[in-house]
Amino acid sequence: MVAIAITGEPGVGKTTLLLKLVEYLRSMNVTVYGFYCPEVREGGKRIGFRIVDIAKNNQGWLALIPEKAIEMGYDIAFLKRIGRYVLINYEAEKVGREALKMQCKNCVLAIDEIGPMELSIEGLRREIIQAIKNCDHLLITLHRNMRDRDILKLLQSKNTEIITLTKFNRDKMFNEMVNKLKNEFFKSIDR
Ligand SMILES: Nc1ncnc2c1ncn2[C@@H]1O[C@H](COP(=O)(O)OP(=O)(O)OP(=O)(O)O)[C@@H](O)[C@H]1O
Repeated sequence: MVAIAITGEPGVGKTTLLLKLVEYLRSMNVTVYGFYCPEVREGGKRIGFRIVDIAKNNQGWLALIPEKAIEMGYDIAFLKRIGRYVLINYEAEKVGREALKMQCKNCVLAIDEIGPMELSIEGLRREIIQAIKNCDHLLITLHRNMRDRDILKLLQSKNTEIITLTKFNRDKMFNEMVNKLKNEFFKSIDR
């Protein structure tokens, strides 16, 4: 099995690398499932994060700044806060559950990212744990402050290689990872 977790400082390029690897795997006819959480900006200001199903492109809100959440009709009295954002639990859990349940032989589970927001939604956290347990192969990004013991233990049990991305190594990392996939992933699966 191939299990890779990319970590590093905010804004260093983790999402960019993961999505390039997802595209590469797809171009090689590998099925990739899971989700990613892109930021959304309006007028230069970050207003929140979406959660997007990688395989089916279903999407919803993961988190919003309170004023946007109110503007969109959410009742923020019932929403959990994390930092500057309120979590849109119901939507995030629904999209996440659907995105993570598609397990199949020799498919790759991709998640960007496993971090405080995603893990603050208990239902989503449970789905993430279950998906990691059940997956054949794993490609994720980890928030640098990810301290969830259950998830760390699980990643360790899968011999996950943790790669720290920096602005010094990020340009060569895509090619290194592609070589790694060629050597470890493609050689290990029946095609
Ligand atoms: N190799 C690279 N060279 C130059 N710019 C890059 C590179 N990789 C990513 N970027 C740029 O850096 C910015 C942040 O990238 P990205 O969102 O992938 O980082 P991140 O580590 O996932 O951030 P966050 O921690 O906020 O999720 C983007 O504007 C992206 O285009």
